[in-house]
Amino acid sequence: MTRNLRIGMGWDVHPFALGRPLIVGGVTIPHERGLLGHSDADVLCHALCDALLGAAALGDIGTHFPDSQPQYKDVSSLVLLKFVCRLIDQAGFGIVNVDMTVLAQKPKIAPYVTQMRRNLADVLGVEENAVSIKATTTEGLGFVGRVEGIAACAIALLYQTQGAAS
Ligand SMILES: Nc1ccn([C@@H]2O[C@H](COP(=O)(O)O)[C@@H](O)[C@H]2O)c(=O)n1
Ligand SMILES: C[C@@]1(CO)OP(=O)(O)OP(=O)(O)OC[C@H]1O
Repeated sequence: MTRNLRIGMGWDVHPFALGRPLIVGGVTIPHERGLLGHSDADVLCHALCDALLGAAALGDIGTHFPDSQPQYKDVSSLVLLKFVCRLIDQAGFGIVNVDMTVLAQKPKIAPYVTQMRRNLADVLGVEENAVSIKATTTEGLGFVGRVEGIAACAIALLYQTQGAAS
């Protein structure tokens, strides 16, 4: 069977701030600071949203969820991700797999990866083995290395479902 495949990438950064929970991949990680944003600032979910939207050529997260809209204030990014999944489904695409990297000097992400993959697979409606999450420091270099924030990048592979518009 030949599948019409589409690839997309996403990238996001949020700064650390006091008095905020640290939420990454839908997991609240105990830490002295969280990430600042209009939403819950889940940097991993945002990168994934953009990868999915990019693969379907449907714009980006800010187009669909403007930070000028009070309805997205502190919203769970899992909710935004669910909405993005509906958009790509309506556009005639299904998910083959997604792969992500969290760039964080601190905290350690590895202990939370299993739960993150579970959360994201659940929202995407795919098996956990179609969701890969990795983490790296930047060896002390740059804004990540100075622990000023966390970055994430994601890549998504989509297939065109039967009867989808070109
Ligand atoms: N925030 C992070 C960063 C890294 N890890 C894990 O440590 C491994 C080594 O990271 P380096 O940046 O030193 O290469 C990495 O492969 C991850 O498994 C992590 O859990 N959280
Ligand atoms: C998600 C949105 C909307 O609440 O706000 P932020 O949490 O600031 O995140 P960003 O990565 O800047 O993406 C788009 C925004 O419109």
